[in-house]
Amino acid sequence: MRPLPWGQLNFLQTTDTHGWIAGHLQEPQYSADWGDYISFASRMREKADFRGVDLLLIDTGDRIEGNGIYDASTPKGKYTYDIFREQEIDVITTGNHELYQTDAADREYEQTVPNYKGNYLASNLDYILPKTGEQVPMAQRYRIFTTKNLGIRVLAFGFIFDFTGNGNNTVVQPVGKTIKEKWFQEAIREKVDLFIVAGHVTLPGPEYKAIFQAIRSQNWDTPIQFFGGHSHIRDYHKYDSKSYGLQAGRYMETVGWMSIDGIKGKGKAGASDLEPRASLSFQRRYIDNNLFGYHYHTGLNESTFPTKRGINASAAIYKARKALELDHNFGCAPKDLWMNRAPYPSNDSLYTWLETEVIPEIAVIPERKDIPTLAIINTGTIRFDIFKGAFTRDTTYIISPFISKLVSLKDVPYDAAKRVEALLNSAGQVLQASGLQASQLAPPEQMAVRSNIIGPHNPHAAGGTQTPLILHNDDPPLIPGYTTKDDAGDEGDDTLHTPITFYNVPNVIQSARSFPADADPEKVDLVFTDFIQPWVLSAMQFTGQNYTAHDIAPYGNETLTELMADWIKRHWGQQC
Ligand SMILES: Nc1ccn([C@@H]2O[C@H](COP(=O)(O)O)[C@@H](O)[C@H]2O)c(=O)n1
Repeated sequence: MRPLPWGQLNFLQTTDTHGWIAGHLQEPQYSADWGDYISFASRMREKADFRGVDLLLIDTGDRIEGNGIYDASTPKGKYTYDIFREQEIDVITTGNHELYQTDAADREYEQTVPNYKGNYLASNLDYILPKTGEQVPMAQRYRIFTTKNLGIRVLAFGFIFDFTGNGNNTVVQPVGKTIKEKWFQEAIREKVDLFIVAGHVTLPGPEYKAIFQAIRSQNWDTPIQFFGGHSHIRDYHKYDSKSYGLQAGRYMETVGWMSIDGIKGKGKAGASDLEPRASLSFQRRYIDNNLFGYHYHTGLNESTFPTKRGINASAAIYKARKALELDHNFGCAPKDLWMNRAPYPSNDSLYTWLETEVIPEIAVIPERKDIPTLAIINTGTIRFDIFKGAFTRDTTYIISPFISKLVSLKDVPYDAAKRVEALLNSAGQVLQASGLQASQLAPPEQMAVRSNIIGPHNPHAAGGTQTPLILHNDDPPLIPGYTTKDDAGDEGDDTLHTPITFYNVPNVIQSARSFPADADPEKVDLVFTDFIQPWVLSAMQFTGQNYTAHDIAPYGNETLTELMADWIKRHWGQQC
């Protein structure tokens, strides 16, 4: 373990938690739950007070979709909003997942925004009031506040990236337009000690570059602390010597830690001015979300660590999981199936399993069962690995929380249909001409990781015999986990791990079914998930086939997630 470096102003960040408030039940290294995180934050606040420094909490969105405790209830999130709000968060923003479905955006506006009144920021996001149709800010555009112990004057913004897939009750204004608005131009002229830009935005992306330049154009040396999200990775980015960004991974695996020293604050009310330190310095850590680490970082133990509020939240999580029967076993996975830890195609690839075993059986409707069919799904529709053992109700939402259904273009020329998979996988520029990013079809982790990373102990790696990072012979062996390299080097993880292999996967995979044995068919049904409809139409157009949304017909009534769960019930026994 590596200790956390403290500064004058310190932060804990969560992002892309996607409903994993119960922690990871199958992975001990990420097994702390939201209640434990509440206790951790509270104990760290006590430590900050004792040291006379400040601690702020940040969350940058995508709190929902991706775990049974949110997705399995009706309405979705029946239990999660009340549990989540038990954590005090100083700056909180919206992710794209809060906006895909209109009911989720309604709940965000009606529950999360008031739960975090004053702290919920929406610099470039509006909501359409359902009764009047009036377009109003989702929450306040920014906030100015002074920190409790050192009196540091902070101005915080809350952004979302230039997202276009939102439902029709929200409006995401492009960042480039927002930063020209009067209120933003006035805000960046405020005299503050620090700007915080929190958002569901990747750190090196064009949105944060534009915001950085806008703030710098008015404040040549005020420190700026960015907090990012969306790409599901641990990341730290340098904008200039006084501006850095932190991103705390995904799925409650990581809690981000940031500390800044050398800020020219005013000091506590009544106290003399804060002595500016010699120079400004920024430090970051990525905390593995488990109790062992929480005890280590707080210097407490099993009996002294938990707070009443944390214990109550953990109890509420347990009760909600019971009420939703999330441990109900649908079948036993015979082995681990990996999204990115095994190459595609291979026997251990989750995508190979889907392509060869599952999709040919589930992408069928009785009235078209004998028609030659090409079925395409995007790899991003799968969100997590499947571990050997019980595949529960919870797991169904963990691997794919979306409510996407299958749709089809019927009787399309095979010569055109057979080109779609390759176009979606490799013709990014062709699709970009229609304003579509092919990379959005793949898992978000792949946004940042552009080539395979081969770790040690990997049966698929050439040689497969690299030595793990053992420091001394008598040290316990390290376990596989994050080995982050970022703009500050490779010292960021609070826990040392051996690296995990990451293989890139294609944007889409395809299964063929009911093809004649002797010759190519003349026509086929092209079946795909409704989410990828714009990409498929655009690829078809490129082949010279001008289909439109009117030509698309539903292909069955169940969601892809339900179809996969049915397959598992039929094929995997109950003997784990
Ligand atoms: N109905 C949907 C919605 C999204 N996806 C995939 O998820 C990606 C976005 O994930 P984040 O957690 O980073 O927001 C998106 O790019 C798609 O790949 C999907 O498959 N179906």
